[in-house]
Amino acid sequence: MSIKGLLKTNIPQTILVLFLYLIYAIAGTLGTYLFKYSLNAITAKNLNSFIFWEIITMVTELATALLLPLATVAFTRQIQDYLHQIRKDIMHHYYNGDDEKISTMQNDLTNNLKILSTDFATPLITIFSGLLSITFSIGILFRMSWILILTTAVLAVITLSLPKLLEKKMSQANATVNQKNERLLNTIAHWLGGLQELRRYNAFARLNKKLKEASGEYVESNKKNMLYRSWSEIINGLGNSVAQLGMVLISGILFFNHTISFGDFGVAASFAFIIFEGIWNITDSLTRIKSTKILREETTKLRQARTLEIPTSAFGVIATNLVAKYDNGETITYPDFTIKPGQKVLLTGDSGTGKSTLFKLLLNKLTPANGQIIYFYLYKNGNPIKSPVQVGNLPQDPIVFPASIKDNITMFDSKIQENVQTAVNKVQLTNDLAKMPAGLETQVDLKNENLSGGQRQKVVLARSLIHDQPFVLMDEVTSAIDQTATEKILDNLLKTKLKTKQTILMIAHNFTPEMRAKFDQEIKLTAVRKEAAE
Ligand SMILES: Nc1ncnc2c1ncn2[C@@H]1O[C@H](COP(=O)(O)OP(=O)(O)OP(=O)(O)O)[C@@H](O)[C@H]1O
Repeated sequence: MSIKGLLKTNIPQTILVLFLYLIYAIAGTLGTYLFKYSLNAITAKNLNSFIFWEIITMVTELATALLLPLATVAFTRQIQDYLHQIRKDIMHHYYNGDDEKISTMQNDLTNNLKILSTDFATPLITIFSGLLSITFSIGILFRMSWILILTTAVLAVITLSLPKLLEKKMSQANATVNQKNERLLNTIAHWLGGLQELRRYNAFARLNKKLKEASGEYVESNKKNMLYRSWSEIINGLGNSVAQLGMVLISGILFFNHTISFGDFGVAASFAFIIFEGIWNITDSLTRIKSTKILREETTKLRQARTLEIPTSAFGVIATNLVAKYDNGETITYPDFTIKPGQKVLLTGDSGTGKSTLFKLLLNKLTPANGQIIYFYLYKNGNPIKSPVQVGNLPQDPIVFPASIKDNITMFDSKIQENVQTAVNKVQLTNDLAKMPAGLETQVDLKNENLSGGQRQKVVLARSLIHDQPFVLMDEVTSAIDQTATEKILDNLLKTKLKTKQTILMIAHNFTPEMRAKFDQEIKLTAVRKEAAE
Protein backbone atom coordinates (compact mmCIF):
# COMPACT_ATOMS: atom_id res chain seq x y z
CA MET A 1 0.00 0.00 0.00
CA SER A 2 1.43 3.38 -1.01
CA ILE A 3 0.30 6.98 -1.40
CA LYS A 4 0.93 6.76 -5.15
CA GLY A 5 -1.11 3.58 -5.43
CA LEU A 6 -4.00 5.12 -3.49
CA LEU A 7 -4.03 8.26 -5.66
CA LYS A 8 -3.69 6.35 -8.92
CA THR A 9 -6.53 3.87 -8.24
CA ASN A 10 -9.15 6.20 -9.69
CA ILE A 11 -7.69 9.51 -10.88
CA PRO A 12 -10.95 11.47 -11.50
CA GLN A 13 -12.14 10.38 -8.03
CA THR A 14 -8.79 11.47 -6.55
CA ILE A 15 -9.19 14.93 -8.11
CA LEU A 16 -12.74 15.16 -6.72
CA VAL A 17 -11.56 14.12 -3.23
CA LEU A 18 -8.70 16.65 -3.19
CA PHE A 19 -10.96 19.39 -4.54
CA LEU A 20 -13.67 18.70 -1.92
CA TYR A 21 -11.12 18.79 0.91
CA LEU A 22 -9.67 22.02 -0.52
CA ILE A 23 -12.99 23.88 -0.53
CA TYR A 24 -13.81 22.37 2.85
CA ALA A 25 -10.61 23.95 4.23
CA ILE A 26 -11.32 27.30 2.52
CA ALA A 27 -14.93 27.39 3.81
CA GLY A 28 -13.78 26.37 7.31
CA THR A 29 -11.13 29.11 7.49
CA LEU A 30 -13.50 31.71 6.06
CA GLY A 31 -16.22 30.80 8.60
CA THR A 32 -13.78 31.37 11.46
CA TYR A 33 -12.29 34.54 9.96
CA LEU A 34 -15.62 36.26 9.25
CA PHE A 35 -16.58 35.93 12.92
CA LYS A 36 -14.03 38.69 13.56
CA TYR A 37 -16.46 41.21 11.97
CA SER A 38 -19.29 40.08 14.25
CA LEU A 39 -17.03 40.65 17.28
CA ASN A 40 -15.96 44.07 16.02
CA ALA A 41 -19.64 44.95 15.44
CA ILE A 42 -20.32 44.06 19.11
CA THR A 43 -17.56 46.34 20.40
CA ALA A 44 -18.86 49.07 18.02
CA LYS A 45 -22.43 48.33 19.35
CA ASN A 46 -23.70 48.09 15.73
CA LEU A 47 -26.60 45.58 15.77
CA ASN A 48 -27.29 45.63 11.99
CA SER A 49 -23.67 44.96 11.14
CA PHE A 50 -23.58 42.21 13.81
CA ILE A 51 -26.69 40.43 12.38
CA PHE A 52 -25.34 40.77 8.80
CA TRP A 53 -21.95 39.16 9.67
CA GLU A 54 -23.61 36.50 11.81
CA ILE A 55 -25.77 35.41 8.83
CA ILE A 56 -22.73 35.35 6.51
CA THR A 57 -20.75 33.32 9.08
CA MET A 58 -23.62 30.89 9.54
CA VAL A 59 -23.94 30.30 5.78
CA THR A 60 -20.21 29.56 5.53
CA GLU A 61 -20.33 27.24 8.54
CA LEU A 62 -23.29 25.42 7.00
CA ALA A 63 -21.35 24.94 3.76
CA THR A 64 -18.44 23.53 5.79
CA ALA A 65 -20.73 21.12 7.61
CA LEU A 66 -22.13 19.85 4.28
CA LEU A 67 -18.76 19.57 2.56
CA LEU A 68 -17.13 17.29 5.12
CA PRO A 69 -19.49 14.29 4.73
CA LEU A 70 -19.33 14.67 0.93
CA ALA A 71 -15.53 14.63 0.98
CA THR A 72 -15.50 11.70 3.42
CA VAL A 73 -17.84 9.62 1.24
CA ALA A 74 -15.71 10.28 -1.87
CA PHE A 75 -12.53 9.34 -0.01
CA THR A 76 -14.06 6.18 1.50
CA ARG A 77 -14.95 5.07 -2.02
CA GLN A 78 -11.39 5.73 -3.10
CA ILE A 79 -10.02 3.59 -0.22
CA GLN A 80 -12.46 0.78 -1.01
CA ASP A 81 -11.45 0.79 -4.70
CA TYR A 82 -7.80 0.57 -3.70
CA LEU A 83 -8.41 -2.18 -1.14
CA HIS A 84 -10.38 -4.11 -3.74
CA GLN A 85 -7.35 -3.96 -6.01
CA ILE A 86 -5.03 -5.13 -3.23
CA ARG A 87 -7.43 -7.91 -2.22
CA LYS A 88 -7.51 -9.12 -5.82
CA ASP A 89 -3.70 -9.21 -6.00
CA ILE A 90 -3.40 -11.02 -2.68
CA MET A 91 -5.97 -13.60 -3.78
CA HIS A 92 -4.01 -14.05 -6.99
CA HIS A 93 -0.82 -14.55 -5.01
CA TYR A 94 -2.36 -17.24 -2.82
CA TYR A 95 -4.22 -18.83 -5.72
CA ASN A 96 -0.98 -19.40 -7.61
CA GLY A 97 0.93 -20.34 -4.48
CA ASP A 98 -1.21 -23.26 -3.28
CA ASP A 99 0.91 -23.66 -0.16
CA GLU A 100 -0.38 -21.09 2.29
CA LYS A 101 -2.41 -21.56 5.42
CA ILE A 102 -6.04 -20.45 5.30
CA SER A 103 -5.59 -18.49 8.52
CA THR A 104 -2.71 -16.42 7.09
CA MET A 105 -4.78 -15.69 4.03
CA GLN A 106 -7.84 -14.70 6.11
CA ASN A 107 -5.68 -12.43 8.24
CA ASP A 108 -4.14 -10.73 5.20
CA LEU A 109 -7.49 -10.23 3.56
CA THR A 110 -9.44 -9.01 6.58
CA ASN A 111 -7.59 -7.81 9.67
CA ASN A 112 -4.51 -6.47 7.89
CA LEU A 113 -6.44 -4.62 5.19
CA LYS A 114 -8.66 -3.10 7.88
CA ILE A 115 -5.56 -1.84 9.72
CA LEU A 116 -4.20 -0.37 6.49
CA SER A 117 -7.48 1.43 5.89
CA THR A 118 -7.77 2.93 9.39
CA ASP A 119 -4.07 3.48 10.14
CA PHE A 120 -2.71 4.40 6.72
CA ALA A 121 -5.30 5.68 4.22
CA THR A 122 -7.52 7.65 6.63
CA PRO A 123 -4.56 9.34 8.39
CA LEU A 124 -3.24 10.39 4.97
CA ILE A 125 -6.32 12.44 4.19
CA THR A 126 -6.31 13.83 7.74
CA ILE A 127 -2.78 15.08 7.06
CA PHE A 128 -3.79 16.65 3.74
CA SER A 129 -6.85 18.33 5.21
CA GLY A 130 -4.87 19.44 8.29
CA LEU A 131 -2.08 20.95 6.19
CA LEU A 132 -4.59 22.98 4.17
CA SER A 133 -6.32 24.37 7.27
CA ILE A 134 -2.98 25.16 8.92
CA THR A 135 -1.68 26.96 5.80
CA PHE A 136 -4.79 29.16 5.53
CA SER A 137 -4.80 29.87 9.26
CA ILE A 138 -1.11 30.84 9.28
CA GLY A 139 -1.75 33.17 6.31
CA ILE A 140 -4.47 34.96 8.28
CA LEU A 141 -2.46 35.14 11.50
CA PHE A 142 0.44 36.59 9.55
CA ARG A 143 -1.78 39.44 8.38
CA MET A 144 -2.53 40.24 12.04
CA SER A 145 0.97 40.11 13.58
CA TRP A 146 4.27 38.32 12.95
CA ILE A 147 4.55 37.73 16.71
CA LEU A 148 1.58 35.35 16.47
CA ILE A 149 3.39 33.40 13.75
CA LEU A 150 6.58 33.22 15.81
CA THR A 151 4.62 31.93 18.82
CA THR A 152 2.89 29.37 16.58
CA ALA A 153 6.23 28.16 15.21
CA VAL A 154 7.82 27.69 18.64
CA LEU A 155 4.81 25.87 20.03
CA ALA A 156 4.53 23.75 16.86
CA VAL A 157 8.09 22.44 17.22
CA ILE A 158 7.31 21.32 20.76
CA THR A 159 4.02 19.68 19.75
CA LEU A 160 5.55 17.90 16.74
CA SER A 161 8.42 16.33 18.64
CA LEU A 162 6.18 14.70 21.30
CA PRO A 163 4.84 11.69 19.32
CA LYS A 164 8.41 10.45 18.64
CA LEU A 165 8.40 9.19 22.24
CA LEU A 166 6.07 6.28 21.56
CA GLU A 167 6.48 5.63 17.84
CA LYS A 168 8.57 2.45 18.09
CA LYS A 169 6.51 0.90 20.87
CA MET A 170 3.31 1.41 18.86
CA SER A 171 4.75 -0.25 15.76
CA GLN A 172 5.81 -3.28 17.81
CA ALA A 173 2.45 -3.46 19.55
CA ASN A 174 0.65 -3.43 16.19
CA ALA A 175 2.81 -6.25 14.85
CA THR A 176 2.15 -8.31 18.00
CA VAL A 177 -1.61 -7.88 17.62
CA ASN A 178 -1.34 -9.29 14.11
CA GLN A 179 0.78 -12.19 15.21
CA LYS A 180 -1.62 -13.11 17.99
CA ASN A 181 -4.62 -12.73 15.73
CA GLU A 182 -3.05 -15.14 13.25
CA ARG A 183 -2.38 -17.63 16.04
CA LEU A 184 -6.00 -17.36 17.15
CA LEU A 185 -7.27 -17.97 13.62
CA ASN A 186 -4.87 -20.88 13.31
CA THR A 187 -6.10 -22.46 16.52
CA ILE A 188 -9.70 -22.02 15.42
CA ALA A 189 -8.96 -23.63 12.03
CA HIS A 190 -7.09 -26.56 13.59
CA TRP A 191 -9.44 -27.35 16.43
CA LEU A 192 -12.82 -26.46 14.98
CA GLY A 193 -11.95 -28.43 11.83
CA GLY A 194 -12.14 -31.56 13.97
CA LEU A 195 -15.14 -30.46 16.00
CA GLN A 196 -17.20 -33.59 15.33
CA GLU A 197 -14.35 -35.82 16.44
CA LEU A 198 -13.89 -33.79 19.64
CA ARG A 199 -17.62 -34.08 20.32
CA ARG A 200 -17.49 -37.82 19.81
CA TYR A 201 -14.81 -38.10 22.48
CA ASN A 202 -16.26 -35.49 24.84
CA ALA A 203 -13.11 -33.41 24.48
CA PHE A 204 -14.83 -30.06 24.87
CA ALA A 205 -12.61 -29.08 27.82
CA ARG A 206 -9.47 -29.38 25.67
CA LEU A 207 -11.03 -27.35 22.86
CA ASN A 208 -12.08 -24.70 25.35
CA LYS A 209 -8.60 -24.57 26.89
CA LYS A 210 -6.85 -24.12 23.55
CA LEU A 211 -9.25 -21.43 22.37
CA LYS A 212 -9.01 -19.64 25.71
CA GLU A 213 -5.21 -19.60 25.51
CA ALA A 214 -5.12 -18.23 21.99
CA SER A 215 -7.88 -15.67 22.49
CA GLY A 216 -6.33 -14.61 25.83
CA GLU A 217 -3.04 -13.76 24.10
CA TYR A 218 -4.92 -11.85 21.38
CA VAL A 219 -6.90 -9.85 23.94
CA GLU A 220 -3.73 -9.07 25.93
CA SER A 221 -1.85 -7.84 22.84
CA ASN A 222 -4.84 -5.68 21.92
CA LYS A 223 -4.96 -4.20 25.41
CA LYS A 224 -1.27 -3.33 25.21
CA ASN A 225 -1.78 -1.77 21.81
CA MET A 226 -4.65 0.33 23.16
CA LEU A 227 -2.55 1.34 26.16
CA TYR A 228 0.22 2.74 23.96
CA ARG A 229 -2.35 4.44 21.80
CA SER A 230 -3.96 6.06 24.84
CA TRP A 231 -0.60 7.23 26.17
CA SER A 232 0.22 8.68 22.78
CA GLU A 233 -3.12 10.53 22.81
CA ILE A 234 -2.55 11.83 26.35
CA ILE A 235 0.94 13.16 25.53
CA ASN A 236 -0.21 14.77 22.29
CA GLY A 237 -3.33 16.17 23.97
CA LEU A 238 -1.30 17.81 26.74
CA GLY A 239 1.07 19.42 24.26
CA ASN A 240 -1.94 20.66 22.30
CA SER A 241 -3.60 22.29 25.35
CA VAL A 242 -0.40 24.06 26.44
CA ALA A 243 0.08 25.38 22.91
CA GLN A 244 -3.50 26.73 22.69
CA LEU A 245 -3.22 28.51 26.03
CA GLY A 246 0.09 30.04 24.92
CA MET A 247 -1.55 31.48 21.82
CA VAL A 248 -4.47 32.99 23.78
CA LEU A 249 -1.99 34.59 26.19
CA ILE A 250 0.14 36.19 23.46
CA SER A 251 -2.83 37.44 21.40
CA GLY A 252 -4.35 38.87 24.61
CA ILE A 253 -1.15 40.82 25.28
CA LEU A 254 -1.14 42.06 21.65
CA PHE A 255 -4.76 43.28 22.10
CA PHE A 256 -3.91 45.17 25.28
CA ASN A 257 -0.91 46.71 23.42
CA HIS A 258 -3.38 47.82 20.71
CA THR A 259 -1.48 45.82 18.07
CA ILE A 260 -4.64 43.83 17.13
CA SER A 261 -8.39 44.52 17.40
CA PHE A 262 -10.78 42.67 19.76
CA GLY A 263 -12.18 40.80 16.72
CA ASP A 264 -8.64 39.74 15.81
CA PHE A 265 -8.05 38.57 19.39
CA GLY A 266 -11.27 36.48 19.25
CA VAL A 267 -10.43 34.76 15.99
CA ALA A 268 -6.69 34.45 16.71
CA ALA A 269 -7.66 32.10 19.55
CA SER A 270 -9.88 30.13 17.15
CA PHE A 271 -7.09 29.94 14.56
CA ALA A 272 -4.77 28.79 17.32
CA PHE A 273 -7.26 26.01 17.95
CA ILE A 274 -7.37 25.11 14.23
CA ILE A 275 -3.56 25.12 13.97
CA PHE A 276 -2.86 23.05 17.04
CA GLU A 277 -5.70 20.64 16.41
CA GLY A 278 -4.29 20.32 12.87
CA ILE A 279 -0.79 19.67 14.18
CA TRP A 280 -2.12 17.21 16.74
CA ASN A 281 -4.07 15.34 14.05
CA ILE A 282 -1.07 15.33 11.72
CA THR A 283 1.33 14.01 14.33
CA ASP A 284 -1.17 11.36 15.40
CA SER A 285 -1.68 10.40 11.75
CA LEU A 286 2.08 10.23 11.14
CA THR A 287 2.48 7.93 14.14
CA ARG A 288 -0.29 5.69 12.81
CA ILE A 289 1.15 5.64 9.30
CA LYS A 290 4.60 4.76 10.60
CA SER A 291 3.14 1.97 12.74
CA THR A 292 1.91 0.28 9.54
CA LYS A 293 5.37 0.24 7.92
CA ILE A 294 6.03 -3.49 8.47
CA LEU A 295 2.51 -4.36 7.38
CA ARG A 296 2.79 -2.27 4.22
CA GLU A 297 6.06 -3.94 3.27
CA GLU A 298 4.45 -7.36 3.75
CA THR A 299 1.43 -6.37 1.68
CA THR A 300 3.65 -5.09 -1.11
CA LYS A 301 5.41 -8.47 -1.20
CA LEU A 302 2.07 -10.27 -1.30
CA ARG A 303 0.96 -8.10 -4.20
CA GLN A 304 3.88 -9.22 -6.29
CA ALA A 305 1.91 -11.80 -8.20
CA ARG A 306 3.37 -15.25 -8.52
CA THR A 307 2.47 -15.76 -12.10
CA LEU A 308 3.13 -19.22 -13.31
CA GLU A 309 3.51 -19.81 -16.97
CA ILE A 310 0.92 -22.47 -17.73
CA PRO A 311 1.93 -24.33 -20.86
CA THR A 312 -0.78 -26.07 -22.82
CA SER A 313 1.19 -29.26 -23.51
CA ALA A 314 1.14 -32.34 -21.32
CA PHE A 315 4.00 -32.57 -18.85
CA GLY A 316 6.29 -35.43 -17.95
CA VAL A 317 8.28 -35.91 -14.77
CA ILE A 318 11.56 -37.60 -13.86
CA ALA A 319 12.31 -38.58 -10.27
CA THR A 320 15.81 -39.69 -9.29
CA ASN A 321 17.19 -40.82 -5.91
CA LEU A 322 14.12 -39.40 -4.26
CA VAL A 323 13.94 -39.54 -0.46
CA ALA A 324 11.32 -37.94 1.77
CA LYS A 325 11.92 -37.35 5.44
CA TYR A 326 9.48 -36.14 8.09
CA ASP A 327 10.50 -34.26 11.23
CA ASN A 328 9.88 -37.35 13.38
CA GLY A 329 12.60 -39.23 11.45
CA GLU A 330 10.19 -41.20 9.22
CA THR A 331 12.12 -41.71 5.96
CA ILE A 332 10.76 -42.99 2.67
CA THR A 333 13.03 -43.95 -0.24
CA TYR A 334 11.45 -44.03 -3.70
CA PRO A 335 12.41 -46.02 -6.79
CA ASP A 336 13.55 -43.87 -9.74
CA PHE A 337 10.79 -43.35 -12.30
CA THR A 338 9.98 -41.42 -15.45
CA ILE A 339 6.50 -40.46 -16.56
CA LYS A 340 6.39 -39.33 -20.16
CA PRO A 341 4.15 -36.44 -21.26
CA GLY A 342 0.60 -37.71 -21.79
CA GLN A 343 1.09 -41.02 -19.97
CA LYS A 344 -1.56 -42.36 -17.61
CA VAL A 345 0.17 -43.94 -14.63
CA LEU A 346 -1.18 -45.96 -11.71
CA LEU A 347 0.49 -45.58 -8.31
CA THR A 348 -0.02 -48.53 -5.98
CA GLY A 349 1.41 -49.86 -2.74
CA ASP A 350 0.27 -50.97 0.69
CA SER A 351 -0.89 -48.50 3.25
CA GLY A 352 1.97 -46.41 4.61
CA THR A 353 4.35 -47.07 1.71
CA GLY A 354 4.44 -43.37 0.88
CA LYS A 355 1.92 -42.73 -1.91
CA SER A 356 0.46 -39.57 -0.37
CA THR A 357 3.95 -38.42 0.58
CA LEU A 358 5.00 -38.75 -3.06
CA PHE A 359 2.09 -36.51 -4.02
CA LYS A 360 3.26 -33.94 -1.46
CA LEU A 361 6.72 -34.02 -3.04
CA LEU A 362 5.30 -33.69 -6.55
CA LEU A 363 3.10 -30.78 -5.41
CA ASN A 364 6.11 -29.10 -3.80
CA LYS A 365 4.41 -29.17 -0.42
CA LEU A 366 7.31 -31.20 0.95
CA THR A 367 10.99 -30.65 0.03
CA PRO A 368 12.89 -33.84 -0.83
CA ALA A 369 15.55 -34.79 1.73
CA ASN A 370 17.50 -36.14 -1.23
CA GLY A 371 17.17 -36.55 -4.99
CA GLN A 372 15.26 -34.45 -7.46
CA ILE A 373 12.04 -34.06 -9.36
CA ILE A 374 12.19 -32.59 -12.86
CA TYR A 375 9.06 -31.56 -14.73
CA PHE A 376 9.37 -31.11 -18.48
CA TYR A 377 7.36 -30.86 -21.65
CA LEU A 378 10.12 -30.22 -24.19
CA TYR A 379 13.13 -32.24 -25.23
CA LYS A 380 16.35 -30.79 -26.65
CA ASN A 381 18.70 -33.22 -28.35
CA GLY A 382 16.76 -36.02 -26.72
CA ASN A 383 17.13 -34.53 -23.21
CA PRO A 384 14.16 -33.20 -21.25
CA ILE A 385 14.27 -29.47 -20.41
CA LYS A 386 13.20 -28.53 -16.88
CA SER A 387 10.16 -26.25 -16.81
CA PRO A 388 7.83 -24.77 -14.17
CA VAL A 389 4.45 -26.47 -14.06
CA GLN A 390 1.12 -26.07 -12.34
CA VAL A 391 0.25 -29.49 -11.01
CA GLY A 392 -3.45 -30.33 -10.74
CA ASN A 393 -4.48 -32.16 -7.57
CA LEU A 394 -7.64 -34.14 -6.94
CA PRO A 395 -7.50 -35.14 -3.27
CA GLN A 396 -9.33 -38.07 -1.70
CA ASP A 397 -12.01 -35.78 -0.27
CA PRO A 398 -13.39 -33.80 -3.20
CA ILE A 399 -13.43 -30.08 -2.65
CA VAL A 400 -16.72 -28.58 -3.81
CA PHE A 401 -18.06 -25.07 -3.36
CA PRO A 402 -21.51 -23.76 -2.36
CA ALA A 403 -22.44 -22.89 -5.95
CA SER A 404 -24.26 -24.69 -8.79
CA ILE A 405 -22.91 -28.02 -10.04
CA LYS A 406 -22.20 -26.29 -13.35
CA ASP A 407 -20.09 -23.58 -11.65
CA ASN A 408 -18.31 -26.26 -9.65
CA ILE A 409 -17.30 -27.89 -12.92
CA THR A 410 -16.39 -24.75 -14.87
CA MET A 411 -15.01 -23.04 -11.75
CA PHE A 412 -16.95 -19.93 -12.75
CA ASP A 413 -15.37 -19.69 -16.18
CA SER A 414 -18.28 -19.06 -18.53
CA LYS A 415 -16.04 -19.49 -21.60
CA ILE A 416 -15.95 -23.26 -21.15
CA GLN A 417 -19.64 -23.79 -20.43
CA GLU A 418 -20.31 -25.52 -23.73
CA ASN A 419 -17.94 -28.36 -22.80
CA VAL A 420 -19.76 -29.13 -19.54
CA GLN A 421 -22.17 -31.69 -20.98
CA THR A 422 -19.37 -33.73 -22.61
CA ALA A 423 -17.41 -33.76 -19.35
CA VAL A 424 -20.56 -34.73 -17.40
CA ASN A 425 -21.13 -37.69 -19.76
CA LYS A 426 -17.53 -38.83 -19.50
CA VAL A 427 -17.60 -38.96 -15.70
CA GLN A 428 -20.97 -40.78 -15.67
CA LEU A 429 -22.76 -37.91 -13.91
CA THR A 430 -25.61 -37.74 -16.46
CA ASN A 431 -27.90 -40.22 -14.66
CA ASP A 432 -27.32 -38.54 -11.30
CA LEU A 433 -28.24 -35.14 -12.74
CA ALA A 434 -31.40 -36.56 -14.34
CA LYS A 435 -32.70 -37.30 -10.82
CA MET A 436 -32.19 -33.68 -9.70
CA PRO A 437 -34.98 -31.26 -10.75
CA ALA A 438 -32.54 -28.40 -11.34
CA GLY A 439 -29.97 -30.65 -13.07
CA LEU A 440 -26.69 -28.83 -13.64
CA GLU A 441 -28.09 -25.76 -11.90
CA THR A 442 -28.56 -27.67 -8.62
CA GLN A 443 -26.89 -25.72 -5.82
CA VAL A 444 -24.34 -27.70 -3.84
CA ASP A 445 -25.43 -27.58 -0.21
CA LEU A 446 -22.33 -28.18 1.90
CA LYS A 447 -24.24 -28.18 5.17
CA ASN A 448 -26.91 -30.71 4.27
CA GLU A 449 -24.64 -32.61 1.86
CA ASN A 450 -27.17 -32.92 -0.98
CA LEU A 451 -24.53 -34.65 -3.15
CA SER A 452 -23.32 -38.14 -2.35
CA GLY A 453 -19.59 -38.84 -1.99
CA GLY A 454 -19.55 -40.49 -5.42
CA GLN A 455 -21.41 -37.55 -7.02
CA ARG A 456 -18.91 -35.11 -5.53
CA GLN A 457 -16.05 -37.20 -6.92
CA LYS A 458 -17.69 -37.12 -10.36
CA VAL A 459 -18.04 -33.32 -10.17
CA VAL A 460 -14.32 -32.77 -9.45
CA LEU A 461 -13.36 -35.30 -12.12
CA ALA A 462 -15.46 -33.38 -14.65
CA ARG A 463 -13.77 -30.19 -13.42
CA SER A 464 -10.34 -31.65 -14.04
CA LEU A 465 -11.34 -32.96 -17.49
CA ILE A 466 -12.75 -29.66 -18.67
CA HIS A 467 -9.73 -27.63 -17.53
CA ASP A 468 -7.09 -29.42 -19.57
CA GLN A 469 -4.57 -29.51 -16.74
CA PRO A 470 -1.19 -30.63 -18.12
CA PHE A 471 -0.28 -32.84 -15.15
CA VAL A 472 -2.83 -34.15 -12.68
CA LEU A 473 -2.50 -36.12 -9.48
CA MET A 474 -5.56 -38.16 -8.50
CA ASP A 475 -5.85 -39.75 -5.07
CA GLU A 476 -8.51 -42.49 -4.85
CA VAL A 477 -10.80 -40.31 -6.93
CA THR A 478 -13.29 -43.08 -7.72
CA SER A 479 -13.35 -44.71 -4.26
CA ALA A 480 -17.01 -43.81 -3.69
CA ILE A 481 -18.16 -44.62 -7.24
CA ASP A 482 -19.56 -48.06 -8.15
CA GLN A 483 -17.47 -50.54 -10.13
CA THR A 484 -19.32 -50.30 -13.47
CA ALA A 485 -19.27 -46.50 -13.52
CA THR A 486 -15.60 -46.47 -12.41
CA GLU A 487 -14.65 -48.68 -15.36
CA LYS A 488 -16.43 -46.39 -17.81
CA ILE A 489 -14.87 -43.29 -16.24
CA LEU A 490 -11.43 -44.88 -16.44
CA ASP A 491 -11.98 -45.66 -20.13
CA ASN A 492 -12.88 -42.03 -20.75
CA LEU A 493 -10.12 -40.60 -18.57
CA LEU A 494 -7.37 -42.77 -19.89
CA LYS A 495 -8.28 -42.75 -23.54
CA THR A 496 -9.79 -39.30 -23.88
CA LYS A 497 -8.24 -37.30 -26.61
CA LEU A 498 -8.33 -33.90 -24.98
CA LYS A 499 -7.46 -30.77 -26.90
CA THR A 500 -4.13 -31.16 -25.19
CA LYS A 501 -3.06 -34.49 -23.82
CA GLN A 502 -3.12 -34.77 -20.06
CA THR A 503 -0.66 -36.65 -17.90
CA ILE A 504 -2.32 -38.51 -15.02
CA LEU A 505 -0.80 -40.11 -11.94
CA MET A 506 -3.50 -41.94 -10.03
CA ILE A 507 -3.48 -43.62 -6.63
CA ALA A 508 -6.02 -46.44 -6.47
CA HIS A 509 -6.69 -49.52 -4.39
CA ASN A 510 -8.64 -52.57 -5.41
CA PHE A 511 -8.53 -52.09 -9.18
CA THR A 512 -9.08 -55.34 -11.12
CA PRO A 513 -6.25 -56.58 -13.36
CA GLU A 514 -8.31 -55.40 -16.39
CA MET A 515 -8.59 -51.92 -14.94
CA ARG A 516 -4.88 -51.82 -14.14
CA ALA A 517 -4.10 -52.86 -17.68
CA LYS A 518 -5.74 -49.69 -19.01
CA PHE A 519 -2.83 -47.60 -17.63
CA ASP A 520 0.40 -47.04 -19.57
CA GLN A 521 2.50 -47.79 -16.53
CA GLU A 522 2.23 -48.84 -12.89
CA ILE A 523 4.56 -47.55 -10.18
CA LYS A 524 4.49 -49.97 -7.27
CA LEU A 525 5.76 -48.75 -3.92
CA THR A 526 6.92 -51.51 -1.64
CA ALA A 527 9.71 -51.24 0.88
CA VAL A 528 9.71 -48.33 3.28
CA ARG A 529 12.91 -47.82 5.20
CA LYS A 530 12.03 -46.40 8.59
CA GLU A 531 14.40 -44.62 10.87
CA ALA A 532 12.54 -44.07 14.07
CA ALA A 533 13.14 -40.81 15.83
CA GLU A 534 14.99 -40.86 19.12
N1 LIG B 1 3.14 -35.52 8.51
C1 LIG B 1 3.77 -36.67 8.80
N2 LIG B 1 4.67 -36.71 9.79
C2 LIG B 1 5.34 -37.85 10.08
N3 LIG B 1 5.16 -38.99 9.40
C3 LIG B 1 4.28 -39.01 8.40
C4 LIG B 1 3.54 -37.84 8.04
N4 LIG B 1 2.72 -38.17 7.01
C5 LIG B 1 2.95 -39.45 6.72
N5 LIG B 1 3.88 -39.96 7.55
C6 LIG B 1 4.42 -41.33 7.56
O1 LIG B 1 5.01 -41.59 6.28
C7 LIG B 1 4.70 -42.89 5.87
C8 LIG B 1 4.02 -42.82 4.50
O2 LIG B 1 2.76 -42.22 4.66
P1 LIG B 1 1.81 -41.91 3.42
O3 LIG B 1 0.59 -41.23 3.95
O4 LIG B 1 2.58 -41.23 2.38
O5 LIG B 1 1.45 -43.39 2.95
P2 LIG B 1 0.35 -43.86 1.92
O6 LIG B 1 1.00 -44.90 1.08
O7 LIG B 1 -0.25 -42.73 1.22
O8 LIG B 1 -0.71 -44.53 2.88
P3 LIG B 1 -2.30 -44.75 2.67
O9 LIG B 1 -2.46 -45.70 1.54
O10 LIG B 1 -2.72 -45.34 3.99
O11 LIG B 1 -2.87 -43.39 2.42
C9 LIG B 1 3.83 -43.51 6.92
O12 LIG B 1 4.62 -44.37 7.73
C10 LIG B 1 3.31 -42.34 7.71
O13 LIG B 1 3.14 -42.67 9.06
